[in-house]
Amino acid sequence: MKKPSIAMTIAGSDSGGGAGIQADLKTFHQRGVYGTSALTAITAQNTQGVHGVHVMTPEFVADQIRVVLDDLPADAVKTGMLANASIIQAVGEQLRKHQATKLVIDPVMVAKGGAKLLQDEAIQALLTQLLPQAHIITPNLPEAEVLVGRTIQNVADMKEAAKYLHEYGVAHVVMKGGHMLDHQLTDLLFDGQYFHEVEHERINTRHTHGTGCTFSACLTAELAKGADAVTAFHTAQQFIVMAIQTAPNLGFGQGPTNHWVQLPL
Ligand SMILES: Nc1ncnc2c1ncn2[C@@H]1O[C@H](COP(=O)(O)OP(=O)(O)OP(=O)(O)O)[C@@H](O)[C@H]1O
Ligand SMILES: Cc1ncc(COP(=O)(O)O)c(N)n1
Repeated sequence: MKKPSIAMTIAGSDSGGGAGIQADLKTFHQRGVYGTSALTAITAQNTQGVHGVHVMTPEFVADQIRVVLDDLPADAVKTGMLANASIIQAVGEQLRKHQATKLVIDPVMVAKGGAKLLQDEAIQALLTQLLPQAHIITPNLPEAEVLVGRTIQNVADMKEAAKYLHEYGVAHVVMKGGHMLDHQLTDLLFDGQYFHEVEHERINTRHTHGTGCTFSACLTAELAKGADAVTAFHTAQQFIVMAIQTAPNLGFGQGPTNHWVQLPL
């Protein structure tokens, strides 16, 4: 067998399997890369919500990253739920030590059901400790509003917010429009010079649990295989739309998307 590319996820466990580490590993596998992981927290979660959270110590998060990267160097790394500032600091230190490149930050803050997955005091740590070394950050609109401290109501606001986040040193900003109120959704990528926009129709469904995790995992998998950021963005965008369209209709709440989407590798 030809050696596969390796993608690593540093995130929380979603016991329901639709978001978090589980969504990331399923998506990595489906996109043909070998997935590794470091857990930041365990949630007791299903499609109806988060019923409990058990956060790892920063030392143990650092241990997982260290032993994995010492043995299985990642071609790309993504972060999801990071829980608190001490974990962010530990993650930043380990990734710098291992000179991890192609880092994708999905700044997960709140679950769709409303549960908090990142402490408020940790926002500054995310901006100053992870953004300068990141290749791509992928906020949804509420996350972008918190990160820039302004409301975002339209595509012009999204572009301003993307420029603001780019100033922190991240190479590309992907702003996801899943939370727009319109019938038409816009996702965009800013590379410091140009904006790349994708407009698509909102799919009317309750099965959107883990859309952000699945999208950023696909993006990370494509980077691991050597795609440039713009190509990876377009593939991830196509992947998530197909995953929502063909969701397996599981659970009594907001169900997972279809991680078995077939797209050329
Ligand atoms: N109802 C929908 N119809 C079509 N595309 C959608 C829909 N909801 C989300 N998307 C797409 O899914 C991707 C993820 O966007 P979204 O804004 O939902 O992320 P998110 O809020 O971080 O997800 P989550 O918090 O559930 O992990 C984007 O490409 C967005 O356009
Ligand atoms: C462990 C973990 N990570 C991320 C999410 C965000 O996903 P969503 O916003 O769809 O609930 C989640 N619910 N759980």
